[in-house]
Amino acid sequence: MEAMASLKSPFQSLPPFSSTLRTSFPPTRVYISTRNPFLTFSVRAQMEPTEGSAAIVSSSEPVEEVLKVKEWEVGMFHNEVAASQGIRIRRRPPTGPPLHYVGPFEFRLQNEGNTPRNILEEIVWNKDVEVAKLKERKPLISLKKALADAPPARDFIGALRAANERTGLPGLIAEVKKASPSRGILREDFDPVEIAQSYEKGGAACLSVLTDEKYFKGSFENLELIRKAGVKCPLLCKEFIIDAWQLYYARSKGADAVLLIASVLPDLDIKYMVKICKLLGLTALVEVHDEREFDRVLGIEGIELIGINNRNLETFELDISITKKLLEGERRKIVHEKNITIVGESGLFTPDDIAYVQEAGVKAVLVGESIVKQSDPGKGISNLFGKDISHS
Ligand SMILES: O=C(O)c1ccccc1NCC(=O)[C@H](O)[C@H](O)COP(=O)(O)O
Repeated sequence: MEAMASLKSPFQSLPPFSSTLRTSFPPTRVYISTRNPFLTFSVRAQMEPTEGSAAIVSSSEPVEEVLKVKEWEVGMFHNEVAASQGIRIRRRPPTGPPLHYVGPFEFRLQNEGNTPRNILEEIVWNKDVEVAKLKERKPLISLKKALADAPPARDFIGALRAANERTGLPGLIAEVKKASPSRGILREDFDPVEIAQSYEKGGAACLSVLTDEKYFKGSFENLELIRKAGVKCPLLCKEFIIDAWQLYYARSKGADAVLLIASVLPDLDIKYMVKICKLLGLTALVEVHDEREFDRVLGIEGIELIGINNRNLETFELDISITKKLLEGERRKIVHEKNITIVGESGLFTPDDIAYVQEAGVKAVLVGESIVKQSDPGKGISNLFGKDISHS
């Protein structure tokens, strides 16, 4: 408890457990979200009041905010909250399919409730297990030193804007990706540092490094290796973030930005994760795929970078007109007024594709397959943009 309290600064500005909540609900009725460390922390504070916790619970959050937290904690479970926001991706049930025995045979009865419905849900359910194990090995407090030792975070959005101004083209986030569920292995001779250096030489503004091992054959080691090799481009940790602990972990490994996927995370999670990102110096790239997700995200304060993914992560369907459709009318106006940088993501292969999404209003693009597959990924960038965008 005291150890956690010493990590106070990231938590202190987060909404507290109100004193009403503390007195009116016995701990047993509180929904403890292990994905939200501040909630877990608040609950612990309620059970073991100490000086540290007292510092955290005093706050002047508006009543609506406190009520939202209350609703979140006591009224609805994650999947219900998510479904009410149009989120189809469910969180993993605590137990897998139940075991049944018939004579010497053992089998599991699978049904809709205990089996992932699509690849994104499967990835998220696996991530849940993976993160729970990692958190046990490296609790938040043990990341404190690594966080202090991490190289300073670099300005991700600044790098994209500077590239856009320098070239007149969308700033490029070039993806270091060995494989993906939709495309299988993209590159057999995969050397992450060589690819990253080639991208940087070819004019990439930032890099996106896949860290998921099971589905993308990536790793946090790749992220660290690239950073330690002296690559200057800011790095996006391309992960499936479902737990705020992952933000601390990503930063401790040298990430400058992280991905938050709106089809996976309810509004309140996005809101608090964005706050934690700011405290850690991380840029949050919040990804959307349809109008509803876009509207939800546009309504959350403090978001500066939004990615429009042309790929439906549940079906793998690709359609670059999604970017155009989402940036029409009122939404484009809001984006402009709020000075949000939009990133066009996925399925971009040619200079015409780049011109199409630029015309739609993006100031940056995130590209993987079309450049990572080239024998010289840096040259792949020139082919993608139809011209040399390197600094030389
Ligand atoms: O690409 C997949 O198969 C995939 C499956 C499930 C979740 C995410 C997935 N991809 C992430 C991405 O959207 C891309 O890596 C990224 O936008 C680059 O796309 P591309 O240029 O088409 O490689």
